[in-house]
Amino acid sequence: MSNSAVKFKNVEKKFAAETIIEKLSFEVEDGEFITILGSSGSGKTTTLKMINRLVEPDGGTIEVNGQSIEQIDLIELRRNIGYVVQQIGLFPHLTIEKNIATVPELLGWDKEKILVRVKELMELVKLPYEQYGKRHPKQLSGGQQQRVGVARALAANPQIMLLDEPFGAVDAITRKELQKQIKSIHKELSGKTFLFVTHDINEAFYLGDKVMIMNNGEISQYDTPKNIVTNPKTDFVKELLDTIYEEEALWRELK
Ligand SMILES: Nc1ncnc2c1ncn2[C@@H]1O[C@H](COP(=O)(O)OP(=O)(O)OP(=O)(O)O)[C@@H](O)[C@H]1O
Repeated sequence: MSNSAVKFKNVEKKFAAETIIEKLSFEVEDGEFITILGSSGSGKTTTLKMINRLVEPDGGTIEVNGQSIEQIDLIELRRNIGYVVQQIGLFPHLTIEKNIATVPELLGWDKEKILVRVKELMELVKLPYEQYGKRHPKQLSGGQQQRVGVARALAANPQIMLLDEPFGAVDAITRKELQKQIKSIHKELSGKTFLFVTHDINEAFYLGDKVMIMNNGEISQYDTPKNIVTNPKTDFVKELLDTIYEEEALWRELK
């Protein structure tokens, strides 16, 4: 049996006549935390959305847990895949408790089980139920709302989490805090697979067990942070790493 959580084989995607992704192949193992990094328009979001079928590929195959996604019932597929985006999308008229409970309620869980799950998840994202459960989204900061988004995506206990630039709209200090939290959440929930899209090279290398660097719909390099830094394979990767080294030099100079 395959132990890959996600497997792309020669996946293609066109929008109108334009080929955005051409023959994309990669594998993500069960339990890994993968970050996807690349320039704007390189196809990161499209890649993520093809996994939960928000976007349909034009060629190739995508497998989730060893099964082609075309053969999995769409509701079943999405139930097993949590999805977090930058815009969060919490329901403004519902309390935090109700926002997190949306999917379990749809699945018909009983009230007691839902309450236990909501409390457990709020604990996990460090927003205690007693303090935050009855608040509405607008009574929370952006970073706190983003944590609710993560809790909501985890509610039905999916095996795979897709996170699309989830911390893009928060300040640098909150962002660092959220990065630490998401890393510890992944560790705590051992066995879950995370795919996390980001523009931020520091974030990608801090979070990823492996980093997938995309450029123009292709994988420029896909390896551990250490291997990429010690052995960058393409000019694009070298250029990307240079941006960091230049920043480093600037800060050293200022100190
Ligand atoms: N629904 C769509 N219709 C037409 N073109 C699209 C559509 N969605 C994406 N594209 C195009 O596909 C390319 C890849 O987009 P995608 O959003 O996957 O890139 P990205 O790497 O996530 O970019 P960013 O980092 O800016 O979010 C872009 O050129 C984009 O304009």
